[in-house]
Amino acid sequence: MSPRPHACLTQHLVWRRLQRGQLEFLWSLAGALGLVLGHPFDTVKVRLQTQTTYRGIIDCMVKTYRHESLLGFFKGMSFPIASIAMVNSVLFGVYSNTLLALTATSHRERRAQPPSYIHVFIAGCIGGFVQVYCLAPFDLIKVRLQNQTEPRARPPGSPPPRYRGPVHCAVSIFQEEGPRGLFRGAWALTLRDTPTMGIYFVTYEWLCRQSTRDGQDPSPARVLVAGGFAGIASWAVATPLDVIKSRLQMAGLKRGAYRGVLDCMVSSARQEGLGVFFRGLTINSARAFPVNAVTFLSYEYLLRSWG
Ligand SMILES: CN(C)C(=N)NCCC[C@H](N)C(=O)O
Repeated sequence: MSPRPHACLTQHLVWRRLQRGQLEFLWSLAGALGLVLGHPFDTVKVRLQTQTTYRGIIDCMVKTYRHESLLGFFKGMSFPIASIAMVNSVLFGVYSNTLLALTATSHRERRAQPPSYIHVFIAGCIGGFVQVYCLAPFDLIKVRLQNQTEPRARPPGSPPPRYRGPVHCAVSIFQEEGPRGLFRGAWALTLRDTPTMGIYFVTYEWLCRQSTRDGQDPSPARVLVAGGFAGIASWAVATPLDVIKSRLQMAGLKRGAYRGVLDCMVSSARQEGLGVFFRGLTINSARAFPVNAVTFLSYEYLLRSWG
Protein backbone atom coordinates (compact mmCIF):
# COMPACT_ATOMS: atom_id res chain seq x y z
CA MET A 1 0.00 0.00 0.00
CA SER A 2 1.44 3.42 -0.92
CA PRO A 3 1.94 5.86 1.99
CA ARG A 4 -0.68 8.56 2.53
CA PRO A 5 0.23 11.79 0.65
CA HIS A 6 0.42 13.94 3.80
CA ALA A 7 2.70 11.34 5.46
CA CYS A 8 5.01 11.59 2.45
CA LEU A 9 4.99 15.35 2.65
CA THR A 10 5.77 15.27 6.38
CA GLN A 11 8.62 12.83 5.76
CA HIS A 12 9.94 15.03 2.99
CA LEU A 13 9.75 18.16 5.18
CA VAL A 14 11.46 16.40 8.09
CA TRP A 15 14.16 15.16 5.73
CA ARG A 16 14.68 18.67 4.31
CA ARG A 17 14.83 20.10 7.82
CA LEU A 18 17.48 17.50 8.78
CA GLN A 19 19.48 18.24 5.66
CA ARG A 20 19.32 21.96 6.44
CA GLY A 21 20.34 21.33 10.03
CA GLN A 22 23.30 19.30 8.81
CA LEU A 23 24.22 21.98 6.32
CA GLU A 24 23.99 24.76 8.92
CA PHE A 25 26.08 22.72 11.31
CA LEU A 26 28.69 22.02 8.64
CA TRP A 27 28.96 25.66 7.67
CA SER A 28 29.20 26.87 11.27
CA LEU A 29 31.94 24.28 11.66
CA ALA A 30 33.65 25.59 8.53
CA GLY A 31 33.39 29.18 9.84
CA ALA A 32 34.84 28.16 13.19
CA LEU A 33 37.61 26.21 11.45
CA GLY A 34 38.48 29.28 9.36
CA LEU A 35 38.68 31.30 12.55
CA VAL A 36 40.92 28.73 14.30
CA LEU A 37 43.31 28.62 11.34
CA GLY A 38 43.31 32.42 11.09
CA HIS A 39 43.78 33.07 14.82
CA PRO A 40 47.61 32.75 14.95
CA PHE A 41 47.82 35.45 12.24
CA ASP A 42 45.42 37.61 14.23
CA THR A 43 47.53 37.26 17.38
CA VAL A 44 50.67 38.37 15.51
CA LYS A 45 48.73 41.30 14.02
CA VAL A 46 47.40 42.45 17.41
CA ARG A 47 50.85 42.21 19.01
CA LEU A 48 52.50 44.16 16.18
CA GLN A 49 49.84 46.85 16.48
CA THR A 50 49.99 47.28 20.25
CA GLN A 51 53.54 46.39 21.34
CA THR A 52 56.73 48.09 20.24
CA THR A 53 59.07 45.22 21.12
CA TYR A 54 58.83 43.40 17.79
CA ARG A 55 60.85 44.24 14.66
CA GLY A 56 58.35 42.64 12.29
CA ILE A 57 56.19 39.60 11.55
CA ILE A 58 59.01 37.01 11.68
CA ASP A 59 60.49 38.50 14.86
CA CYS A 60 57.07 38.42 16.53
CA MET A 61 56.45 34.82 15.42
CA VAL A 62 59.87 33.62 16.59
CA LYS A 63 59.62 35.37 19.97
CA THR A 64 56.08 34.12 20.56
CA TYR A 65 57.02 30.56 19.67
CA ARG A 66 60.23 30.54 21.77
CA HIS A 67 58.62 32.11 24.81
CA GLU A 68 55.10 30.70 24.74
CA SER A 69 55.25 27.69 22.35
CA LEU A 70 52.58 27.13 19.68
CA LEU A 71 49.86 27.71 22.29
CA GLY A 72 50.88 31.38 22.49
CA PHE A 73 49.41 31.94 19.02
CA PHE A 74 46.01 30.66 20.13
CA LYS A 75 45.53 32.90 23.16
CA GLY A 76 42.14 34.61 23.33
CA MET A 77 40.53 32.31 20.75
CA SER A 78 37.61 30.86 22.73
CA PHE A 79 35.33 33.93 22.82
CA PRO A 80 35.68 34.67 19.09
CA ILE A 81 34.77 31.02 18.37
CA ALA A 82 31.82 31.15 20.75
CA SER A 83 30.53 34.45 19.34
CA ILE A 84 31.28 34.17 15.61
CA ALA A 85 27.89 32.62 14.75
CA MET A 86 26.03 35.38 16.62
CA VAL A 87 28.16 38.25 15.25
CA ASN A 88 27.91 36.96 11.67
CA SER A 89 24.16 36.38 11.96
CA VAL A 90 23.71 39.99 13.10
CA LEU A 91 25.99 41.35 10.36
CA PHE A 92 24.61 39.26 7.49
CA GLY A 93 21.03 39.35 8.85
CA VAL A 94 20.95 43.16 9.13
CA TYR A 95 22.68 43.47 5.74
CA SER A 96 20.23 41.16 3.99
CA ASN A 97 17.13 42.66 5.63
CA THR A 98 18.26 46.23 4.95
CA LEU A 99 18.77 45.29 1.31
CA LEU A 100 15.31 43.73 1.34
CA ALA A 101 13.85 46.98 2.72
CA LEU A 102 15.76 49.14 0.22
CA THR A 103 15.16 47.09 -2.91
CA ALA A 104 12.05 45.04 -2.06
CA THR A 105 13.76 41.91 -3.45
CA SER A 106 14.59 38.67 -1.65
CA HIS A 107 18.03 37.02 -1.84
CA ARG A 108 16.78 34.71 -4.64
CA GLU A 109 15.28 37.55 -6.69
CA ARG A 110 18.44 39.62 -6.33
CA ARG A 111 20.33 37.54 -8.91
CA ALA A 112 17.79 38.43 -11.60
CA GLN A 113 17.39 42.05 -10.40
CA PRO A 114 20.76 42.97 -8.89
CA PRO A 115 20.60 45.83 -6.37
CA SER A 116 22.57 49.00 -7.09
CA TYR A 117 26.01 49.29 -5.52
CA ILE A 118 24.85 52.26 -3.48
CA HIS A 119 22.12 50.12 -1.90
CA VAL A 120 24.65 47.34 -1.22
CA PHE A 121 27.00 49.91 0.35
CA ILE A 122 24.30 51.41 2.59
CA ALA A 123 23.09 47.97 3.71
CA GLY A 124 26.69 46.92 4.44
CA CYS A 125 27.35 50.08 6.47
CA ILE A 126 24.17 49.52 8.53
CA GLY A 127 25.08 45.85 9.09
CA GLY A 128 28.59 46.89 10.15
CA PHE A 129 27.27 49.57 12.51
CA VAL A 130 24.81 47.24 14.26
CA GLN A 131 27.21 44.27 14.66
CA VAL A 132 29.77 46.48 16.46
CA TYR A 133 27.72 46.39 19.65
CA CYS A 134 27.71 42.57 19.68
CA LEU A 135 31.35 42.33 18.70
CA ALA A 136 32.90 45.00 20.97
CA PRO A 137 33.14 43.15 24.34
CA PHE A 138 34.28 39.87 22.72
CA ASP A 139 36.89 41.72 20.66
CA LEU A 140 38.17 43.60 23.72
CA ILE A 141 38.63 40.36 25.68
CA LYS A 142 40.35 38.72 22.71
CA VAL A 143 42.82 41.61 22.36
CA ARG A 144 43.62 41.70 26.09
CA LEU A 145 44.28 37.94 26.19
CA GLN A 146 46.31 37.94 22.97
CA ASN A 147 48.61 40.52 24.51
CA GLN A 148 49.47 38.41 27.54
CA THR A 149 52.94 37.11 26.73
CA GLU A 150 53.43 34.91 29.79
CA PRO A 151 54.11 31.25 28.90
CA ARG A 152 51.61 28.63 30.08
CA ALA A 153 54.20 26.70 32.08
CA ARG A 154 55.64 29.52 34.18
CA PRO A 155 58.98 29.15 35.95
CA PRO A 156 58.41 29.04 39.73
CA GLY A 157 58.22 32.47 41.34
CA SER A 158 57.33 34.34 38.12
CA PRO A 159 54.20 36.52 38.32
CA PRO A 160 50.93 35.02 37.00
CA PRO A 161 49.23 36.60 33.97
CA ARG A 162 46.76 39.35 34.78
CA TYR A 163 43.81 37.39 33.34
CA ARG A 164 43.32 33.67 33.97
CA GLY A 165 40.98 33.20 31.01
CA PRO A 166 38.16 34.88 29.07
CA VAL A 167 35.57 34.81 31.86
CA HIS A 168 38.06 36.07 34.44
CA CYS A 169 39.08 38.78 31.96
CA ALA A 170 35.44 39.87 31.45
CA VAL A 171 34.74 39.92 35.20
CA SER A 172 37.98 41.82 35.96
CA ILE A 173 37.28 44.47 33.31
CA PHE A 174 33.74 44.85 34.65
CA GLN A 175 35.01 45.25 38.23
CA GLU A 176 38.04 47.42 37.50
CA GLU A 177 36.81 49.56 34.60
CA GLY A 178 33.04 49.42 35.07
CA PRO A 179 30.38 48.14 32.61
CA ARG A 180 31.45 50.78 30.08
CA GLY A 181 34.95 49.32 30.28
CA LEU A 182 33.65 46.31 28.35
CA PHE A 183 32.94 48.64 25.44
CA ARG A 184 36.40 50.27 25.45
CA GLY A 185 37.43 50.94 21.86
CA ALA A 186 33.82 50.57 20.61
CA TRP A 187 33.83 54.03 19.06
CA ALA A 188 36.98 53.26 17.06
CA LEU A 189 35.40 49.90 16.15
CA THR A 190 32.30 51.74 14.89
CA LEU A 191 34.44 54.08 12.78
CA ARG A 192 36.38 51.06 11.50
CA ASP A 193 33.45 48.79 10.67
CA THR A 194 30.68 51.08 9.43
CA PRO A 195 32.30 52.18 6.15
CA THR A 196 34.48 49.11 5.69
CA MET A 197 31.54 46.72 5.82
CA GLY A 198 30.02 48.76 2.98
CA ILE A 199 33.27 48.22 1.04
CA TYR A 200 33.25 44.53 2.05
CA PHE A 201 29.83 43.82 0.53
CA VAL A 202 30.32 46.07 -2.54
CA THR A 203 33.63 44.30 -3.38
CA TYR A 204 31.98 40.91 -2.95
CA GLU A 205 28.98 41.82 -5.15
CA TRP A 206 31.18 43.45 -7.79
CA LEU A 207 33.53 40.47 -8.05
CA CYS A 208 30.62 38.02 -8.21
CA ARG A 209 28.89 39.99 -10.93
CA GLN A 210 32.11 40.28 -12.99
CA SER A 211 32.53 36.54 -13.07
CA THR A 212 28.91 35.30 -13.31
CA ARG A 213 26.34 35.52 -16.10
CA ASP A 214 23.29 37.70 -15.33
CA GLY A 215 20.60 35.91 -13.33
CA GLN A 216 22.87 32.98 -12.36
CA ASP A 217 24.20 32.07 -8.94
CA PRO A 218 27.99 32.33 -8.66
CA SER A 219 29.81 28.98 -8.45
CA PRO A 220 31.37 27.97 -5.10
CA ALA A 221 34.87 28.73 -6.48
CA ARG A 222 33.77 32.25 -7.47
CA VAL A 223 32.12 32.83 -4.10
CA LEU A 224 35.35 31.78 -2.37
CA VAL A 225 37.51 34.09 -4.50
CA ALA A 226 35.10 37.05 -4.25
CA GLY A 227 34.72 36.56 -0.47
CA GLY A 228 38.48 36.29 0.02
CA PHE A 229 39.20 39.48 -1.93
CA ALA A 230 36.32 41.30 -0.21
CA GLY A 231 38.04 40.44 3.09
CA ILE A 232 41.41 41.74 1.88
CA ALA A 233 39.97 44.96 0.38
CA SER A 234 37.94 45.82 3.48
CA TRP A 235 40.78 45.05 5.89
CA ALA A 236 43.21 47.15 3.82
CA VAL A 237 40.93 50.16 4.38
CA ALA A 238 40.18 49.16 7.99
CA THR A 239 43.80 48.78 9.14
CA PRO A 240 44.51 52.37 10.35
CA LEU A 241 41.43 52.35 12.61
CA ASP A 242 42.13 48.75 13.58
CA VAL A 243 45.50 49.88 15.01
CA ILE A 244 43.82 52.71 16.93
CA LYS A 245 41.03 50.43 18.18
CA SER A 246 43.51 47.83 19.51
CA ARG A 247 45.61 50.51 21.21
CA LEU A 248 42.55 52.06 22.89
CA GLN A 249 41.42 48.61 24.05
CA MET A 250 44.82 48.03 25.67
CA ALA A 251 44.93 51.57 27.06
CA GLY A 252 42.36 50.62 29.72
CA LEU A 253 45.26 48.94 31.52
CA LYS A 254 47.31 52.15 31.73
CA ARG A 255 44.77 54.71 32.81
CA GLY A 256 44.76 58.01 30.96
CA ALA A 257 47.03 56.78 28.14
CA TYR A 258 44.86 58.41 25.45
CA ARG A 259 42.01 60.91 25.61
CA GLY A 260 40.16 59.38 22.64
CA VAL A 261 40.41 58.24 19.01
CA LEU A 262 41.97 61.47 17.72
CA ASP A 263 44.46 61.73 20.56
CA CYS A 264 45.51 58.11 20.01
CA MET A 265 45.98 58.78 16.26
CA VAL A 266 48.03 61.94 16.80
CA SER A 267 50.27 60.57 19.54
CA SER A 268 50.85 57.25 17.73
CA ALA A 269 51.79 59.05 14.51
CA ARG A 270 54.05 61.53 16.38
CA GLN A 271 55.92 58.80 18.24
CA GLU A 272 56.12 56.12 15.56
CA GLY A 273 55.56 57.87 12.20
CA LEU A 274 52.74 57.37 9.69
CA GLY A 275 53.76 53.74 9.10
CA VAL A 276 52.07 52.92 12.41
CA PHE A 277 48.68 53.04 10.66
CA PHE A 278 49.64 50.09 8.45
CA ARG A 279 50.94 47.79 11.17
CA GLY A 280 49.64 44.27 10.71
CA LEU A 281 48.33 44.92 7.18
CA THR A 282 50.33 42.13 5.49
CA ILE A 283 49.61 39.43 8.03
CA ASN A 284 45.98 40.45 8.28
CA SER A 285 45.54 40.19 4.51
CA ALA A 286 46.94 36.66 4.59
CA ARG A 287 44.39 35.84 7.28
CA ALA A 288 41.49 37.71 5.68
CA PHE A 289 41.42 35.68 2.46
CA PRO A 290 40.62 32.20 3.84
CA VAL A 291 38.46 33.46 6.72
CA ASN A 292 36.20 35.57 4.52
CA ALA A 293 36.13 33.10 1.63
CA VAL A 294 34.57 30.55 4.00
CA THR A 295 32.28 33.18 5.56
CA PHE A 296 30.72 34.12 2.21
CA LEU A 297 30.43 30.49 1.11
CA SER A 298 28.44 29.76 4.29
CA TYR A 299 26.27 32.84 3.75
CA GLU A 300 25.43 31.98 0.13
CA TYR A 301 24.68 28.32 0.84
CA LEU A 302 22.64 28.93 3.96
CA LEU A 303 20.48 31.43 2.10
CA ARG A 304 20.10 29.09 -0.87
CA SER A 305 19.21 26.14 1.37
CA TRP A 306 16.56 28.26 3.13
CA GLY A 307 15.10 28.89 -0.32
C1 LIG B 1 37.15 45.06 7.59
N1 LIG B 1 36.32 44.27 8.43
C2 LIG B 1 36.13 44.73 9.77
C3 LIG B 1 35.67 43.19 7.93
N2 LIG B 1 35.74 42.90 6.78
N3 LIG B 1 34.94 42.51 8.74
C4 LIG B 1 34.09 41.43 8.29
C5 LIG B 1 34.82 40.19 8.33
C6 LIG B 1 34.92 39.66 9.64
C7 LIG B 1 35.67 38.38 9.64
N4 LIG B 1 35.20 37.61 10.77
C8 LIG B 1 37.15 38.63 9.75
O1 LIG B 1 37.63 38.57 10.88
O2 LIG B 1 37.83 38.90 8.76
